[in-house]
Amino acid sequence: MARAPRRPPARRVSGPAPTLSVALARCLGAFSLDVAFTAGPGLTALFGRSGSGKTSVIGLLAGLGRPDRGRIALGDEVLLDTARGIDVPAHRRRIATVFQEARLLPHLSVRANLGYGRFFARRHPGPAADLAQVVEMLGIGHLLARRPAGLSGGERQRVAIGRALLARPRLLLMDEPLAALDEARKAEILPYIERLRDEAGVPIVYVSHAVAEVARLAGTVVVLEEGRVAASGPADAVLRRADRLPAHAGEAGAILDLTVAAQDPDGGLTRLSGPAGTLVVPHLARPVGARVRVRVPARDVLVATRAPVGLSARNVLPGRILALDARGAAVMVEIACNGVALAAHLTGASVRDLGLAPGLPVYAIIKSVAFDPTEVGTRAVEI
Ligand SMILES: Nc1ncnc2c1ncn2[C@@H]1O[C@H](COP(=O)(O)OP(=O)(O)OP(=O)(O)O)[C@@H](O)[C@H]1O
Repeated sequence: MARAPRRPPARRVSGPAPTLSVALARCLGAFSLDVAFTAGPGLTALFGRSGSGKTSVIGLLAGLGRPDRGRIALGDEVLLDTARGIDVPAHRRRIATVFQEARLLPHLSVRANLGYGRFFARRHPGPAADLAQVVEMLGIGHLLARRPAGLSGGERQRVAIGRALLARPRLLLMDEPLAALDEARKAEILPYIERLRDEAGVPIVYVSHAVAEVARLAGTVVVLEEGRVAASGPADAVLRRADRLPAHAGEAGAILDLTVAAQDPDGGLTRLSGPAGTLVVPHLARPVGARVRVRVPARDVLVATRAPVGLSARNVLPGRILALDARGAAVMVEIACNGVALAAHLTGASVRDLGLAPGLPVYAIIKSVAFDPTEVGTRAVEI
């Protein structure tokens, strides 16, 4: 299993990040794209099925194509406004993109590839990006003399991210940066993307069609469906609601921000605590006090109207029904557990038998198998 990068207290490479506001419309043959969203600091996921328009949005943000109508602003600076005839060319937008494949220059060393990023930064006013800081953040110091062919896929992507950051972008676009990697390489690189999100001070728009990846990384989620925004907002609110994830409804679930409270002396279990209560999960290799983010899929939550006894599941959280959303034979039940919302996926028959209704006190029972250690992320720093 990959070692997580050492995490000193989060510190910013640059100042506060500007808000990105986007409205774009474009006809691409039979496909029509018409989207509007805003992305604040941190990582915003563009999430949706294949063909929903994610890469088209990334291309238009980068300035690699022109929409029929649209406006893109980063803070106060307007990069595109078709109504006013503004279209800042791609090379002046200071937007860097990391693609599925790292696209490094094969004949150059890692150091020279990084230097290539710095070369692009020279035309922008302000201090140069700190090479040592970027290299340390991405854990690529030991790779500097190597050529791309001698690196693993995950290492190549870390170098590509470093090169992008050294160009001092105001916005970083990442188009499915993990899609070409196997599970082990994904697990290796995710902690570095979390550090990037928390420390680089550059807003990130991150394309993915994987719920687990989005739940782990994103502060804001924009769901695309057939070229339209089906939902957008804070990740926890969007991902736990099946009605906001039409194409991924079966994968809806809550995101909980928790702290490692204790490690079982036998090494088998880890105790996590948060406002909703305490959860016991299979061992997580994180120190006591570490802040973690876990996804609790709605299909892994049961509901009881009385405190369960003689049950093998360890994780029972008291709460109150917040809302019921019937979807065919299934009902998505939202439960407020001391201010934290959980979602449970029940059958209509169970809801009727239990007499569930908004306001009713209940117990949410979370099967401990719901916690997959590879899905556990670090919590984003509050911005
Ligand atoms: N230049 C083009 N001409 C015609 N159709 C296009 C063009 N570019 C993209 N499309 C169509 O637009 C739709 C959205 O494509 P896009 O690549 O943006 O989706 P996506 O969500 O990124 O998909 P994936 O996850 O597979 O990369 C697709 O149906 C695609 O075939």
